[in-house]
Amino acid sequence: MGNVEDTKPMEEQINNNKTAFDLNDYTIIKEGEAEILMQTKNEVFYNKSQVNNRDMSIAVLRTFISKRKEEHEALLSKRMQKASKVSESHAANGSSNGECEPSEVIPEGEPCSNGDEPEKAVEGRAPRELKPTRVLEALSASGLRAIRYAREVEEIGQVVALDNDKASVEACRRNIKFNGSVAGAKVESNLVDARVYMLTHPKEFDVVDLDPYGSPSVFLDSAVQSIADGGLLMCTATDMAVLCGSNGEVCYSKYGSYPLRGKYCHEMALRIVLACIESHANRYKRYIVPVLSVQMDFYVRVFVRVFTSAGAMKSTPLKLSYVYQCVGCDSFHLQPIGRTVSKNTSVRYLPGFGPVVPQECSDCGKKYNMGGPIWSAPIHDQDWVTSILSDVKAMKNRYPAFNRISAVLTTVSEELPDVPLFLSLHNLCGTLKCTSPSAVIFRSAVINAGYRISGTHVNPLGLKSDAPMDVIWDIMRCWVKNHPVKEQSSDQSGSVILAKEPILQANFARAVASLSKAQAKKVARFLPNPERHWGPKLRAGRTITSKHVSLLGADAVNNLLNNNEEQEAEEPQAKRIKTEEQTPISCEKE
Ligand SMILES: C[S@@+](CC[C@H](N)C(=O)[O-])C[C@H]1O[C@@H](n2cnc3c(N)ncnc32)[C@H](O)[C@@H]1O
Ligand SMILES: [Zn+2]
Repeated sequence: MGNVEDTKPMEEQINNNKTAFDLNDYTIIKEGEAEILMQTKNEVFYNKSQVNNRDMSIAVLRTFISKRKEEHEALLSKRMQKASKVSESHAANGSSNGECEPSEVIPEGEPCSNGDEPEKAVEGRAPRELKPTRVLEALSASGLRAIRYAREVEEIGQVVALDNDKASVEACRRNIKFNGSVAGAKVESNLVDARVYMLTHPKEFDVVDLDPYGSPSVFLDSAVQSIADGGLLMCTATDMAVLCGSNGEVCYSKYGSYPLRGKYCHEMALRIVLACIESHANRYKRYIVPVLSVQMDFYVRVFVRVFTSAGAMKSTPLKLSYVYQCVGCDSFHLQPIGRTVSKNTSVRYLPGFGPVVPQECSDCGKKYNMGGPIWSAPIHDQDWVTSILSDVKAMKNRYPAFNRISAVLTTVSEELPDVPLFLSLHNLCGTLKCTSPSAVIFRSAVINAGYRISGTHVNPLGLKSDAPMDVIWDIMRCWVKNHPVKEQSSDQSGSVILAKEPILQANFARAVASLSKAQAKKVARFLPNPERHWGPKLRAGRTITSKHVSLLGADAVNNLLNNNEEQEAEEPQAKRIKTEEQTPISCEKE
């Protein structure tokens, strides 16, 4: 934290700007290149631990800007080539059929922007210059994030910061002035309901950032309409207890999906948010392409591009699935919502075949819970992840949270892209009541059986694999043969599983690929929290009551209530919540 004494030039600047406020009433908080004034009364929301979120967003923004440029150049050169071919063949009337490639970014006003009735492209039309990126920070509070974007991401044109809270907008305007000429020229702050603003500014922003208290659900419908074609939606959800199944029905009412309380619940949370954004986008003939989806600290943050195409939208049911999870052994199976049948050049879109599971679990005989629908297509674009990670490494000093975000990106870069959710070795062993093989031994057995396996950024103990559940249980049966367990009652899921003979004979010999590249090179993949009370905060000015359980989760609230006195002594207005590393909300089975 800065202090008033060492900011003389800034003080002068404020005086020059004739801004009437007394610096003694404020603490100066520095993050990245932004400095914000926090009133000692702390009426405006600020959470230090969201530095990871802001750093990650800056990294993605930088990559978005460079990819947007590349795509625009590629589009121009494609058009030039087409135009020169046309002139070469003297085919003056050989105009384009106006079809858009799904991955093409169509600059504002270009053909196909509505995706419904592609306009005819006009050959030889002067290419439009790519306008500087415009960002909407829809829920800006102090303006810290908006100011960081403007000051740190060189090629940003404008950042519009919104808030419906007067004190926040006043703070934001004060902070814009306090941050000098670049912030002053680029950041604009408005007192408005973000939903109204986004609805009245359709397809105007290249980037829309949603960073709400708790759930983003009420902002999604307007946000997907405010994004330009090919633009980026960056969206946080901190209501992890809801998304992870503490109140499944609340999750359903907010997001339209049922969560399951498995070890993979944090990844499921990401996939529920993605499915929800896709559903809002579809209402406007739009669809999403996720570029990065992370669960960090106490929230999820997704980065998705939004495109318009009525045709591409037909594929949405192929990207969504229900999840069946056994109540006894935690085996899980995905039920895709849709499928396609191709005949010659035509493709038919049909409902998925189901059910993919019998009434009783084929491993242990218990019933299934059904959750979802979730986004079951890839949640990251690995090409983007590689670019983001290498940009971050190249600008290490410009990211206060470098260690954390590079660790997360490294782990993300090694995830199997096409395997939704993950297994927990601890859970498997818990079901069988056996000792656990090391992750290397287990991974080796899966690889030796001919399947792929990787870690997940969501949980240091999680394992993603394309091996079917019966193969996984066969591997565990073979393990138990060499590491016997005590006899258990015959109706236990573990006993039922172990009563069957394995079909596959597992080979536990160490496989070369049993360690990921980062593991082999001892590159950090998971880091502990940097300090105590690294967690979510409530709405500015609120005190904590048991009503917040649904927002923060029972554990987090209990922790907070237990630590309240101690915290009050340390920081009178700070309402931070202690969380466990990587597993802030308990997602144990009922
Ligand atoms: C979690 S804070 C944002 C934090 C900020 N993005 C940051 O990085 O520090 C959420 C903000 O959204 C504002 N807000 C809530 N509902 C809103 C609405 N409908 N329109 C505009 N702002 C809203 C709140 O006043 C609050 O300042
Ligand atoms: Zn089962």
